[in-house]
Amino acid sequence: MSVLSVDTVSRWYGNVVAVNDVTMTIGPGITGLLGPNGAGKSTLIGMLAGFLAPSAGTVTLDGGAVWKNPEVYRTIGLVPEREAAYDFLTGWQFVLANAELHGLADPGAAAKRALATVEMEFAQSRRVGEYSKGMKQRVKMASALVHDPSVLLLDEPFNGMDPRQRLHLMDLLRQMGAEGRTVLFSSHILEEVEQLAQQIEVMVAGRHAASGDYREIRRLMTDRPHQYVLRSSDDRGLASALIADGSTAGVQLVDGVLSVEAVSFLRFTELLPRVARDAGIRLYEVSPTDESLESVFSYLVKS
Ligand SMILES: Nc1ncnc2c1ncn2[C@@H]1O[C@H](COP(=O)(O)OP(=O)(O)OP(=O)(O)O)[C@@H](O)[C@H]1O
Repeated sequence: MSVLSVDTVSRWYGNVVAVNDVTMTIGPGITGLLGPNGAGKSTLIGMLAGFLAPSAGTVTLDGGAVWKNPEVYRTIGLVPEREAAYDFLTGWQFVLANAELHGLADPGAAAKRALATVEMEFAQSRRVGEYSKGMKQRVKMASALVHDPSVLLLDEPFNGMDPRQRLHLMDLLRQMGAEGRTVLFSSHILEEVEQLAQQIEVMVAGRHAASGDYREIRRLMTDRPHQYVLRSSDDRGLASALIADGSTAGVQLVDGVLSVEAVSFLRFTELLPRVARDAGIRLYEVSPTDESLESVFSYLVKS
């Protein structure tokens, strides 16, 4: 059982604060690290893996520092986001080289086992440069698993995978989690994280914005104020009826466009048809104006 602890960790590059005062604990099972592009996920993963030094704070694995501590590399496997750079090697050579770097007693047997785990034996004699994106992802996974680590860190592992490869990787990660390994993967897609992770950590603009299981994170994301533009048979009448009801905040009719800020998504979806019906008004259009992932995430940061 391995536990990673991130304690008041920050990391900056010159003036850019990539990770800002983050504290979290990552235990056995699958954790999803969710956040939009540029949120600091890769930087955090680099520090968890011992590849990047925190500018402030500490990352520890079962109490031992991760940075400048080669002992912990025996326990951690990292699947980085960038594509494998050793295109001239075959899949077999690439995975074997990693087994040798780890100083394993039988590197050949370890490489064989790791390639079998990701079902890549069929392509192991081909050069990595000739692989599809999904195959590159799998061979990187084999190389991260070659020393049978109890911690597996994966940076955007589903990028570029087709649906079948995606399901296969999900099964593999589930199996690793069920074996009691500590698995953390990053993604900017909520649905992907929901399907797989028992625990979700959300990062936005370098900060740790939320933490919980998928139900909690879903609730935080749907239960925030939503902005809508409405079109109806009587916008003015609808605006008055909504204001009179008092369950919405910020009803505005500007230049003939009716916009409403709903405090609770669920309440608003029940309220609007009722208010319109009672006032004898037909609804033509209800469009959310702020559904981008960034706006959802920035709401989480503010709350
Ligand atoms: N080596 C670097 N030098 C300068 N700035 C960097 C460096 N690496 C990352 N950054 C900056 O730090 C911030 C966080 O980047 P990071 O790659 O960790 O985010 P991310 O959540 O993984 O995003 P993505 O999914 O796009 O990779 C960004 O503003 C990025 O431009």
